[in-house]
Amino acid sequence: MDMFVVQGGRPLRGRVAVSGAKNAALPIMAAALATDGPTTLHGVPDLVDVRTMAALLQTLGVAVERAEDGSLQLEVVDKRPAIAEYELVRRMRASVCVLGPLLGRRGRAAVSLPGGCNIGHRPIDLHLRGLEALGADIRIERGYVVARANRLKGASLYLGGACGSTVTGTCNVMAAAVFAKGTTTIEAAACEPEVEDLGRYLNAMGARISGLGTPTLRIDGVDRLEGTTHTVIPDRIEAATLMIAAAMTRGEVTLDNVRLDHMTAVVRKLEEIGVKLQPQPEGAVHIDGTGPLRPADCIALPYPAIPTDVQAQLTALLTQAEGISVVTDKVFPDRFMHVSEMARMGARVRREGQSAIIAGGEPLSGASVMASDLRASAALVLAALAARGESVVRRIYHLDRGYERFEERLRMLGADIRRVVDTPANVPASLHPLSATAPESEAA
Ligand SMILES: CC(=O)N[C@H]1[C@@H](OP(=O)(O)OP(=O)(O)OC[C@H]2O[C@@H](n3ccc(=O)[nH]c3=O)[C@H](O)[C@@H]2O)O[C@H](CO)[C@@H](O)[C@@H]1O
Ligand SMILES: C=C(OP(=O)(O)O)C(=O)O
Repeated sequence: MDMFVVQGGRPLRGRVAVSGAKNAALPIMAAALATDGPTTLHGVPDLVDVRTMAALLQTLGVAVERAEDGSLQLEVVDKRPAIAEYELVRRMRASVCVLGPLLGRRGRAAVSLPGGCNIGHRPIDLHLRGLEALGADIRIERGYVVARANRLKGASLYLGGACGSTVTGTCNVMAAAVFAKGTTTIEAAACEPEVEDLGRYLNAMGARISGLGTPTLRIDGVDRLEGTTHTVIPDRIEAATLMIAAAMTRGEVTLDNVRLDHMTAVVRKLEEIGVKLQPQPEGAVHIDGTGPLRPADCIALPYPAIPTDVQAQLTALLTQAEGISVVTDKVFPDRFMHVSEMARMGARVRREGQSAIIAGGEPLSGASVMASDLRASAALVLAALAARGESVVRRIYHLDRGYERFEERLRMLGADIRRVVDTPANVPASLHPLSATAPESEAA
């Protein structure tokens, strides 16, 4: 297992490009199951979840190849397999996105109940209810969703749940409904840009979906979809993570390939906190994090509000803003595993219900911390970059699921971060409590 060793306290400076969005690329890759024609995808990041999706699609009869120009080529070569095995599906949530396209195109699917980040209760009842409304027969057998339908039928359905709509659920139902006979209307559809991007890809293949990006989708069913070429949108979560990294280290960074219009709530919140963002030509943005940071209250809600996937990073940032901040997560109210790890670095933060209460302004000090999920890992790396002294961030396999060459790109910005094997010998001597170079001794 790998870990990061980080020497904190260096302001990030320079320019890097944001990758294509993981959470758009994965359902789009899955939807390549819905056509017999070839799909070419540009902007698919090279990260563990994408490799897992490629491996899963291969078991489902799709040839997947990374071309020399970096594009991903997908083509169905065998339409018979319809079983998405536990071994691959358990590794990430987005695997469940094969269910809708398989059912719509092949009329049957057996998909293991999905895994994904351990960030709270993650049922798929809304996905299943939506597919049932289209006429699918659905059973849970030995941990698998077993779905069958001769021909799906258009219907009016409602995808709202207790915490808003469902992102992957909307992807699943939309990708199945493109083949349903007649018209489907989805109310309370997720409006996230990643869902819209999937819809654009399906429409480019010949689907007839309108209302993308709004809570009401209308889908007129078609008999077949053609192959197409599509460019995945930039990753708004990675962009936000890098913006916060610049601010936490009091640095100045320019990011390329940013869709600021996909991240208005995050941008406004960062400005309220004191980070200066200046749009530049051709999708670039300059981030100036050298000014004073102010406390703020943040609430993670479905799009267009602050995304839950940026909640942990904002929590890290606000530990550096003098005063009291409250960060609330209404999408995944239990997504606070990073809080106790940040406290190990000296952050004055505690969890209260669905919120983290932060008494910010204390400098963080290097420590050994453990990542619990994807965005918590990113937040801990950001905290380590800002801390005095060295830190070790363990279990970074979580981070590798969703960030492409994260430490290399941080190094391009001047960060001192190394990937090493997690062995006692690789833990810096300064992290031993009695070490002469431990931060407290330095201060003394
Ligand atoms: C691969 C991917 O795109 N993952 C994202 C997707 O996850 P995912 O699609 O799993 O998240 P959902 O939008 O489905 O979940 C939102 C809320 O709805 C609840 N719910 C969901 C489905 C369901 O059938 N029943 C139900 O009650 C969930 O428990 C949660 O409280 O959206 C989340 C919310 O923006 C992000 O954090 C994830 O990064
Ligand atoms: C939670 C995430 O991913 P997943 O839904 O795959 O667990 C994420 O991307 O932050």
